[in-house]
Amino acid sequence: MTILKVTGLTILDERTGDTLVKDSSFQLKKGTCLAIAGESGSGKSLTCRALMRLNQPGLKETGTILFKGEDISLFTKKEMRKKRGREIYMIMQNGMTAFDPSSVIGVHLKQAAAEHFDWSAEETERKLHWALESVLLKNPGEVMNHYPHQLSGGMMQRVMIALALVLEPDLIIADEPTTALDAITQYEVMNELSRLRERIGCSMIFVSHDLAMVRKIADELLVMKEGEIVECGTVESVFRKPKNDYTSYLISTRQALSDHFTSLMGSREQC
Ligand SMILES: Nc1ncnc2c1ncn2[C@@H]1O[C@H](COP(=O)(O)OP(=O)(O)OP(=O)(O)O)[C@@H](O)[C@H]1O
Repeated sequence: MTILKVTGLTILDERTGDTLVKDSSFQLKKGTCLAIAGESGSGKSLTCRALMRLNQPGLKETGTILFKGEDISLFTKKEMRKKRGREIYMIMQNGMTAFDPSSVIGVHLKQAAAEHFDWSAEETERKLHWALESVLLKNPGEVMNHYPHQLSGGMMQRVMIALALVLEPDLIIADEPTTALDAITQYEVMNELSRLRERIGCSMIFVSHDLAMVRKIADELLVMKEGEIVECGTVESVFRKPKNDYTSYLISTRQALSDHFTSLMGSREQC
């Protein structure tokens, strides 16, 4: 079953007339993970934000986005707000920007739960504690009493993953969720994302520059360059036989980094 079908998505900057995303078509099967890779400015985030209907008004979008068979442009603002979080959930590069800095984490998490469920205060508290512990955040009560800036980047990403465990969305869009983290924390957060997929069986769009991570988590890979999709296929087929020169370049630069790492560390890190 197809959970998401994007046809001819084009995003224009109305002010300058520039085409930022051009005639983009792709789909996502239920329960699978599609990675979107590509250089900075290639249109990955604009594409993700279009799926949430979160692009700024100055950007004109054409094309169709069907989510669970329904055209998202036909939802009212209220309907779309209800879908965000509960059905389509976004994990951003920097978890800090997702939260209002003036409220403690617990307030955000409880508000998000209350938006979608009629749970009692005790039930909400119990579920949030369970979810925070599940992503290896010790002392959930303490975490909930912290302000966003008091938590590290890795902890904030875990909080975002914990909330997804509670909301159980159908589709998670993870837009470079580990870019702002150090290598060890990146690895840990990736593990939590993989576990999240296994637990709630959600579909995922995973945006990353890191092809090693893409290979670890994704089933299909789509490569964007200058607003256009230049390659699309299963991760294994794209790695084995990239059709586009730009994809070959991305894979070879990743391989060069990996070889350099191997020569320095003496270990075998495979891209
Ligand atoms: N609100 C906006 N108004 C005008 N142009 C925009 C807007 N947001 C993004 N752009 C431009 O659209 C292009 C694609 O941006 P986008 O953020 O989607 O890139 P990206 O592939 O996600 O890059 P990165 O990997 O650096 O996050 C860029 O040239 C960017 O400057």
